[in-house]
Amino acid sequence: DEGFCSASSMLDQTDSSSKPLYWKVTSPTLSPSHLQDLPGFTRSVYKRDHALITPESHVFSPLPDWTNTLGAYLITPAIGSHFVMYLAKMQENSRSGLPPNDVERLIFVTQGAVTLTNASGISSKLVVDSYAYLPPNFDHSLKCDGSATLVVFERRYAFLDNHITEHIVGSTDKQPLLETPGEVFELRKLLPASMPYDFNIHIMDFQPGEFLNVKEVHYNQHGLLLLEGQGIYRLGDSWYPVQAGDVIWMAPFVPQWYAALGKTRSRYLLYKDVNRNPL
Ligand SMILES: NC(=O)N[C@H](N)C(=O)O
Ligand SMILES: [Mn+2]
Repeated sequence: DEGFCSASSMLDQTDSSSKPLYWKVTSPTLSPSHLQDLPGFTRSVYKRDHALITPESHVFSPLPDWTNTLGAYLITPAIGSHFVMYLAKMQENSRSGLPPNDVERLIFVTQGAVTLTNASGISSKLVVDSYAYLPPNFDHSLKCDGSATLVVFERRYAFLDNHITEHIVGSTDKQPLLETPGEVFELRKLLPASMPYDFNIHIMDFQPGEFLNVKEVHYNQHGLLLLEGQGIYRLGDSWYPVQAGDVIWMAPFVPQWYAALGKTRSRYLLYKDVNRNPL
């Protein structure tokens, strides 16, 4: 081979058809082990109105109130958000703790499986791509016999007179495709769009070459996990190459835009606060 650059190794992509769903989230191409020979290098960025938090920057420690579980808080109010977003790595014989009073929780499984049990003893098994919404002050526990990775969102619930949220268990593939007037991406929502819910989780799919038509600037805040694919995320005046496993914080009003590149579908999971008067 008279190769003159390293492009051939970039083309030598692993066949992902035989891999489990979302496998790149926990095994990203530029994982910490790939970067160990480049001391000090990270793609992570922290700015006033956005942050990109890539896997080599994730710092895990025991999660308070959980047993045998390591957590990495990726977005917290210290960054300016009104929610937390964290990864929970549940190990053998692990168990979750409860959120504080009046705090709602959504968990989404990206690897392994967990069993969710409520106060009446009713259990459901959650595998990759399934999720559960736990209303504020809803007694529950998650157990794991093997290993599982969850992405968790929590926020203090913004109560509204005469409205309550329901406990929900579901999976992305069971959610209907929704209309996206003026846009090309495919959209599913994990929670009902009705008034009781003060946030939603959007699952957005882009084919390679597709991009957001709207160069969005809006009052809502976002926490994003790229589940599949690669692309360019514009945040303010910065343009970031991103790939599965990357997490993004977007503060209110940060200009935001995404273009999907690479050879496979991009799919991301996006927290968005909704249904409440910003005043
Ligand atoms: N950055 C985004 O993808 N934003 C979404 N389209 C949204 O705000 O709904
Ligand atoms: Mn947006």
